[in-house]
Amino acid sequence: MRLIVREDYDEVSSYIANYIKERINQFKPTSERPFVLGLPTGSSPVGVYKRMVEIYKAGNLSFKHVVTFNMDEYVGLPRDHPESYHSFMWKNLFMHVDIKPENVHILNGNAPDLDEECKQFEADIDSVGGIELFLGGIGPDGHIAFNEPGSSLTSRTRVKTLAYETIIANARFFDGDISKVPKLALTVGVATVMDAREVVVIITGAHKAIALAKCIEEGVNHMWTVSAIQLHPKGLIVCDEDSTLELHVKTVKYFKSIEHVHHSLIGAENLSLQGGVKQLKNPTSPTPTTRPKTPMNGPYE
Ligand SMILES: N[C@@H]1[C@@H](O)[C@H](O)[C@@H](COP(=O)(O)O)O[C@@H]1O
Repeated sequence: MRLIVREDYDEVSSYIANYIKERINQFKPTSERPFVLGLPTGSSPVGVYKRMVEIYKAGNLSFKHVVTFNMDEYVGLPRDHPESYHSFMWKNLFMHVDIKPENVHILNGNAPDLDEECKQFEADIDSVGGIELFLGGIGPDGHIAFNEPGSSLTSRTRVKTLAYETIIANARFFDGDISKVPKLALTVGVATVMDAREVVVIITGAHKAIALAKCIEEGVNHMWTVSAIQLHPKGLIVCDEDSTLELHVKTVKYFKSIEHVHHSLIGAENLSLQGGVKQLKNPTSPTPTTRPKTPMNGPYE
């Protein structure tokens, strides 16, 4: 697993948007072989989506052959409610880019048979060959998608009761009124996310510092479901300085030094992807003196 630390929310957003752009462009998607992208909602990805729209408008990214699957949706909230995840995704990303509406998959929280809806969602993911890159955010209690503490790490798409903490956290989107927040949601499972060939998680803000520490410095644990990323062969967490408050200084230095060494390996030509790492004064690992002859794209775990 890699941890990339950036100064603040804006730098984290730019890093991830560039990262996804590079991944899609390297993949060279076609209609027969589309790039399958898993996406989150919440305040964490808003900056990423804004930046992706800018990259699209500058002509450096197309969504023509991108198929998306969203992580979750509230149950019982009308699809056109301003706080439905359906509305969120169209408002923040889809309506601004060239994605084909038929390539967008968002769970229907008003389906007559919710279990069937979840089963079909998993089948739809399978039918396009699985997810290439799943982008996720987390709640302050370390949940990924709506996989609240105690969710099975082998869980799949299903109906989920929301934790009281999540209902309180999400009341900010419903005039601060807890009674307006739906209490049920449809969500992909931890295993659905971890089945993706690559998982990228955004973590920003001091209120998520404990979750980040639990995720990185402690074991895989169903009480902090994002910690399942430790078992993923290609996991990446991009966080801001504030969210590292509960990490050991040694942990942060270690991951920064890995990034520093990685940069010296890939060379300056690939630095656009990295969003400009700051030179470390005292990297804890030695910088290699020779550069490999073969160009390296990385990232390497
Ligand atoms: N289901 C969503 C999660 O997918 C999201 O990661 C989380 C964090 O939201 P925010 O990014 O606003 O902190 O909120 C909700 O619980």
